[in-house]
Amino acid sequence: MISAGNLSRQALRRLLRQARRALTPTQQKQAAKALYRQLAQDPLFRRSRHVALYLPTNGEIDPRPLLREAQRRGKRTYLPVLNAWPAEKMVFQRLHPGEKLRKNRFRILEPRANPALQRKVWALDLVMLPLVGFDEQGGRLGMGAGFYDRSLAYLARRKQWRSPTLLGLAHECQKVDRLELASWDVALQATVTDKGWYERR
Ligand SMILES: Nc1nc2c(c(=O)[nH]1)N(C=O)[C@@H](CNc1ccc(C(=O)N[C@@H](CCC(=O)O)C(=O)O)cc1)CN2
Ligand SMILES: Nc1ncnc2c1ncn2[C@@H]1O[C@H](COP(=O)(O)OP(=O)(O)OP(=O)(O)O)[C@@H](O)[C@H]1O
Repeated sequence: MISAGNLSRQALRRLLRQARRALTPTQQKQAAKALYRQLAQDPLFRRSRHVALYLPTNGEIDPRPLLREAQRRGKRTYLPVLNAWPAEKMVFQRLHPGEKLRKNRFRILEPRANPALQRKVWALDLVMLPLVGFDEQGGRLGMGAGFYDRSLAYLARRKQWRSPTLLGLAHECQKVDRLELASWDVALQATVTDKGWYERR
């Protein structure tokens, strides 16, 4: 496991992104399958009707088998969509099976923005987040742009509130002994990897 030690957030991010990108296509496929097996029959996934996922980039663990399964079970699925303006805003938009996607400014596929299909974060049941690094205390290190933190900021003020459940998805190699949480960081209930669950105690 990587020790955060006295690495800066930026140095840690670089190290973890390298580890993630070093995985071969075969390892990526196996990890995606293993992640699917960790989650598909879990009550948390089974009972969630409105589920947000992401399309993988840069070696992130691939949740597309889960996305297909969610759609097969008739769940409503959502993807993060970046606003044209203000540029730092991210929303969650309904994705229909087979819908055509286009690349955003980070070359990540997303649906064309349509406010009528967007859903407020608090009205989602389960948000599965991509991440660069995680720890066992619900800590999450993202790409460093703060999109998820900003869209989930309201949760920090409502710690006891039920929804949505925030679940990090990661490769086992993204685990860090301890992440320093910034004041704006929103804690995850758990992170699931290809190897297992890490629940916040
Ligand atoms: N799969 C996935 N989708 C996501 C996120 C994510 O982390 N993963 N995001 C979570 O926030 C948002 C996008 N955030 C991002 C923030 C920074 C960079 C970034 O710096 N990317 C490249 C440069 C790529 C380019 O310009 O072509 C880089 O890392 O150098 C990418 C995405 C919304 N969608
Ligand atoms: N709730 C917030 N309000 C305003 N700015 C915020 C908020 N959350 C994060 N930010 C800004 O976003 C920047 C990036 O934050 P951080 O490094 O924690 O991102 P991250 O969690 O790694 O990335 P992401 O959430 O995009 O996956 C911070 O420097 C901060 O200024």
